[in-house]
Amino acid sequence: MLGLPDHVSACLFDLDGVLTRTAKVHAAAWKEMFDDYLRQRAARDGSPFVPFDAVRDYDEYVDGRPREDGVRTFLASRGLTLPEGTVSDGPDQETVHGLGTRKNDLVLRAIREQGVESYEGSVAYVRAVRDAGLHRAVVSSSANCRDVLVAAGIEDLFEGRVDGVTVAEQGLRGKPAPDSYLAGARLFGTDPRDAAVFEDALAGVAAGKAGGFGFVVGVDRTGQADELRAHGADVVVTDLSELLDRG
Ligand SMILES: O=P(O)(O)OC[C@H]1O[C@@H](O)[C@H](O)[C@@H](O)[C@@H]1O
Repeated sequence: MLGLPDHVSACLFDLDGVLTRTAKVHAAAWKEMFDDYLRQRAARDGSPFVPFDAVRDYDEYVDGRPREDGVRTFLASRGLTLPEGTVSDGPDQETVHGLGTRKNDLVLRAIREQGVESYEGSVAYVRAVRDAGLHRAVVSSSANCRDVLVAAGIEDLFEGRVDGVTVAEQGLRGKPAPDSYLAGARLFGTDPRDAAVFEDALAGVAAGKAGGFGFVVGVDRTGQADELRAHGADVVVTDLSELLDRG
């Protein structure tokens, strides 16, 4: 009835793009921030401006990773490095944290202005998981995870949360490393082999695979089913409600 192997007793859900319609908000904010920065840098260096690709660059270097990892990984793909700076860096600092702050300001503004919507199919699925007596946690790289869950009105559906704040506080490696999902399984004392991971990001699916999780569900919102499979998804759906239909 949940479309999962019978031995699965805990479900670990990514947030942005799986539970809430916020992956697009993040992708747009990354594009605006990186394009501003790359344009400025190109003008300064006299080099051509090559914009951030909101599909390819986002999926490959940014999606699913903690904020500062996204900054570093994308810049590295262009052969660029910046000083780390510190968490308190403002948006004008030319540092990894400063660029992260610029992007986060854009995300917070968009969330404030547009609100947050959940995916109906995901909410129905999480309710079915709850009714079947399985554990449920959110495992997200986002430091805004709690606020987004509250804004979407779905915080109460989950028994636990591992998010960008947890990752920073506990010094966990971000997705695609499996650390945050393993921490999610530990919340319930569940062996990863008995837990399922639900992910839309290539880095997140790779984290589920690397952690030896019993079942990895790839959620394809953007037409990247083949890449999700290649990164380790056991099954790919376009909406979690499809799993309910599978019985
Ligand atoms: O900047 P935040 O809210 O801490 O989020 C970090 C990352 O969280 C992930 O969930 C998103 O897929 C990324 O796009 C985002 O950059």
